Amino acid sequence: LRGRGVWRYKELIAGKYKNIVSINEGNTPLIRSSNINDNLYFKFEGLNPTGSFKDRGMTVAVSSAVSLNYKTVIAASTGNTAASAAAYAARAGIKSFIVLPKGKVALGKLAQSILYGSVILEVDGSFDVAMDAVMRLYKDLKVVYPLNSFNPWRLEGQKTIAFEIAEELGVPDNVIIPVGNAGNIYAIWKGFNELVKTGVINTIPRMIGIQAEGASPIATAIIKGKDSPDFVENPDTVATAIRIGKPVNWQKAMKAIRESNGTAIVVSDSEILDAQKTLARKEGIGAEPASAAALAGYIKAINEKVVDKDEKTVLILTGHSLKDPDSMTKAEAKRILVNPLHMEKIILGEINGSNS
Ligand SMILES: Cc1ncc(COP(=O)(O)O)c(/C=C/C(=O)C(=O)O)c1O
Repeated sequence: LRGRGVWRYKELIAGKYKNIVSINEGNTPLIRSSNINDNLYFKFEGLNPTGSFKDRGMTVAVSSAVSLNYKTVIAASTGNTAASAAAYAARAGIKSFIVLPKGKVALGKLAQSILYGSVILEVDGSFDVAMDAVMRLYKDLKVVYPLNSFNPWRLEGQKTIAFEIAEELGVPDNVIIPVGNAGNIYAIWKGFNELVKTGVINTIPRMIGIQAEGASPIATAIIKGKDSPDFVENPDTVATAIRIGKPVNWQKAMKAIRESNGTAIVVSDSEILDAQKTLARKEGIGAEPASAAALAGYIKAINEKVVDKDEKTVLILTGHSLKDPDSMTKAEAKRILVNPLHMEKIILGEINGSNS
């Protein structure tokens, strides 16, 4: 486990672990932009074992559950926490329950949860209804270990994103992160702060949180200079991963943003889908909508002079595009039914732009 990845930083991860449950998570590529801006980097968390950053926290939280002899874990999820919990529970040989907002989970994530063998409990309502149910159950049913990001071990794993960025790039001026339940922005801020405390680095980046227009309780509170967010009763956005109205980690996220002299930006669904296409068609990187929100936020931040293009900025691309195939098919594309014997004319027409 010493090689690369989350457990490379074992000494910096709080807690004692009799057993480590790992699928070689972490050690994701930091990809430099080739066509948008030389000072822009993408930390592609979509290349984790189940295709999102959640694996970093899950390896630690499930290792903790197993070390404490739990045989059952549970998580409410918009999809990626579920897929990750299912995979790590399967790896550990323990049972997993996931609680999902019925009909609101991207196909790829639901498919993963089924494949990995979780018991899937679907509730009518938003993710927040599922989250409330898990918080309540956690108090009543002590045999079940809760995996949501109020579980500190999740954040201990996710903070390694900061360690890898610092090792490879040093300290960027800005880190831009899509925010839902708001654990990840805090975890990454925590990671940079711990490196300052141990003298490895002497500054931290500005933490910039991005939320979707229909689900932006934290961003709205930051922009309005309020101490606490107004929760959103019926959150709605095409970026279903961050379709969260009552983020459990809102205090932590607001602390990370404010103490890093950062900010928060709200982006629309169309800006998110445009950014998803730009990432794919300019950089060759396929990310799900919630992740593309980071690029939508970057573009807005540059236009509004919140970030300068000469500043070194890292976008955390939190999930792979395969998670949400429906979002991909929304993109316009040229699909031409051809007679296989007569493709030359079509191809030459496309090249010369002379096709009608
Ligand atoms: C792709 C993607 N991008 C960003 C976020 C937001 O991270 P947090 O602000 O730490 O919640 C999520 C979160 C997903 C869940 O909360 C879940 O899976 O239940 C995500 O899947």
